[in-house]
Amino acid sequence: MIIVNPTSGKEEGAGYVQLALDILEEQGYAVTVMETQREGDATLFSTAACEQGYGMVVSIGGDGTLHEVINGLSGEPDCPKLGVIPLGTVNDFARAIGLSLVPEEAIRTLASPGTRAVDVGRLNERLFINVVAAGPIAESVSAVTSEDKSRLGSLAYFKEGLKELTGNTPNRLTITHDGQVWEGDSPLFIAALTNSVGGFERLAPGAAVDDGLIHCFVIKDLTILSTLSVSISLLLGNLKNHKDVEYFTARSVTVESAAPMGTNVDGEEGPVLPVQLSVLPRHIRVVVPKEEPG
Ligand SMILES: Nc1ncnc2c1ncn2[C@@H]1O[C@H](COP(=O)(O)OP(=O)(O)OP(=O)(O)O)[C@@H](O)[C@H]1O
Repeated sequence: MIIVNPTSGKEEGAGYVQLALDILEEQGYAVTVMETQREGDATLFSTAACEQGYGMVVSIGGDGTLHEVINGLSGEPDCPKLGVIPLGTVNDFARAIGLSLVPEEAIRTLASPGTRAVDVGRLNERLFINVVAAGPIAESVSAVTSEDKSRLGSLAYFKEGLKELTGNTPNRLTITHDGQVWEGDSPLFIAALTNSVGGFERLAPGAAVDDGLIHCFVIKDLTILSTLSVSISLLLGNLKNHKDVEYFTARSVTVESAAPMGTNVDGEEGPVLPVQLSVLPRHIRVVVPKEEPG
């Protein structure tokens, strides 16, 4: 089953369906194409693919579409494998797993016999594939309009994020990770399953897609000066060592805040705190260029 979100990224998804169809039919697949009309469709479609015994589900779209697709995959051994054609604005998951960001090349990968089993996160009752962020900046990222994303690409996120920095107020968080507690003021908490967040491929260089861990960053200060040095650490790939950053890994995390606080999940608006996070290790098999164990 090909699931395509025609509104993702630069709205080019529908134009790549035929090429994906050709490659899959060459492999002997009988293919159904499902185009999403609204939020939630991709989950309905992938749930149906799982129940009806499809061999592969292909997500054509961005991280938001992928997020919805994985929420329909059961993770059972007979669950379809997952093909990913990155056509969003940021495409963090494709970056993290090393898929080509060139759509034609990613589509050709669908013919590969190789798969890689990847971790999936659980956030309360739903699943996530890449990242959960909490705090005013995470909330403002959810406010980025689809028009801005199509027009400005990743810059759209910076535009909203910078707006938020000017009105930065302390935010008391209590984070319980594998039984330990961190408590303090933090304008931004990031829980990443992979190394790539917001297009920064070196946010968590130590995070592998199958390490069974949630990589947590608590940013303790985001005044203008520290934002600059935090940004430099981010670019250099040593964010976790920055003096204003608390870093730990965990298998289960609870995040609570004193004031009502929103989250962002895989680039889309998420639930209000408190949230509970955990990992489903190697939950889904993703089609990758080379054959790898697992
Ligand atoms: N036909 C549609 N019209 C409008 N929105 C849709 C439609 N189909 C799906 N959606 C919603 O679009 C959201 C965004 O999609 P997606 O993340 O794939 O693209 P993007 O936001 O451009 O990319 P990225 O997440 O990489 O920034 C999804 O969460 C989904 O709920």
